[in-house]
Amino acid sequence: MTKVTSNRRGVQVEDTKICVVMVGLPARGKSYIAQKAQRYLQWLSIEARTFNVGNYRRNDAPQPNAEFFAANNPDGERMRKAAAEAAVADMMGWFRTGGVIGILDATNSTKTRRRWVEDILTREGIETLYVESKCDDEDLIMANIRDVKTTSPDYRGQDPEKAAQDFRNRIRNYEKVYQSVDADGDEGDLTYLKLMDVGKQVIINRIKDYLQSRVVYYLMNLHIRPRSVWLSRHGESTYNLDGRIGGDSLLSPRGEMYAKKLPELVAKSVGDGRPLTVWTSTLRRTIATARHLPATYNQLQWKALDELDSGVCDGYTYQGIKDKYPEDFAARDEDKYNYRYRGGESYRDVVIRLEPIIMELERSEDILIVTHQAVLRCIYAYFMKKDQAKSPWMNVPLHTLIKLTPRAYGTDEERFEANIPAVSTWRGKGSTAKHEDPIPDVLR
Ligand SMILES: Nc1ncnc2c1ncn2[C@@H]1O[C@H](COP(=O)(O)OP(=O)(O)OP(=O)(O)O)[C@@H](O)[C@H]1O
Repeated sequence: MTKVTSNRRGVQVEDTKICVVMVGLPARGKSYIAQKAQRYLQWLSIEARTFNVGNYRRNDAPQPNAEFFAANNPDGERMRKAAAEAAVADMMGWFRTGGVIGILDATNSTKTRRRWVEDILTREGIETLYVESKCDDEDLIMANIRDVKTTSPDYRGQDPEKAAQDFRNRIRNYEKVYQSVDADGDEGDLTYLKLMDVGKQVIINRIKDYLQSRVVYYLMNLHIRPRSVWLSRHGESTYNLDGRIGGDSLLSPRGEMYAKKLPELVAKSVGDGRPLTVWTSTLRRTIATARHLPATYNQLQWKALDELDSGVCDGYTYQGIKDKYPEDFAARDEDKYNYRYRGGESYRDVVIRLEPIIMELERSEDILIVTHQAVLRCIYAYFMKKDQAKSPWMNVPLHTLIKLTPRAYGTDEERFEANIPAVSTWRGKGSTAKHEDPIPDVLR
């Protein structure tokens, strides 16, 4: 049974520790899945870390050719086993220091290897969740190889076509010994998720608890079709002009100009005229900002996209908050991510309520989100891997469209400025300025 305890921030956490053991032939997206899961969990403040056996193997064999991976190559076999042992030893050490979800990123392609890992984990009371990625689409595999493998450190400085061919041969060597998780045979007792053809078909077996089911649900929603996510704050509002936070104000005249210009800015950024789905919050300033977008764009309002609730401080300026609630003002500057406004929310709270938004974003294709400063910071932090100490201080200028394009191991960013002046709503630590400027270069 899972025990529920409180961590040092008073947040209720399960006492469960899980090792996600990746399974699959090379170029099946294991590292992609591992780094997505790690980011998602870290964003939710769950201690998660990936241990990539290939990185350990590179210490002894930095640029091996396909022969190194042949089953009948004893030197290769010995070095690969040593790399797996070193990765597992480091992971166990990390679990002992408070790690919650460790991800073992390796092929783990035989039953013997999986039982070896399982025995070590079971001895230390750590649950095992196998995640197998199966895919026989030769075109997709070759695309994956060209996308990420030819630029891997294994092939640094080598001809990309030769590298691709060698990697294909490496896969052939693994294919000779590869055993898929044996659902109907002697692996039927394992806890696993099998993702077939990038989630077209999914098999789930013996999921035990809430944390496992969250990881499984997240992984089931991933896809790799090309797409982008556009983020924009609402146009400048009358509250922005006054330097007041919260509220449900309408747009200033310059905010209205931004709303009118947004369709052109979006069209320029999207390029090929494909339709987007637009998500706004339920507050008037985001709905007004999105109202001139083409009628062919589906629009949806999400309560979860409403601005961080500033509780008793709603409608105040920063100077007003400092005058009335000086201790709160100082406490927020001290730890902006965790500080919760009296009767309101913290950034941490906002992240929790944004989880369904992230889940839906992962399932979706092209989406434009028109939302608020704090909410945008949280969504941006998820895609761009920004840490919690920094993301609440990030500068997100008004009247700017941000385009994020997820790639295999990261996210590309482009910014499109409307060139319509607006006040700055960015505030530095300790400041009560109504409109602070200049903003430090690092935040621009
Ligand atoms: N479920 C999936 N099935 C097939 N390909 C996927 C899947 N998920 C992601 N990909 C694609 O896989 C590529 C990344 O491959 P990745 O490096 O993750 O493979 P790997 O299985 O970790 O290989 P290796 O065993 O060599 O480390 C990306 O191009 C990504 O789009």
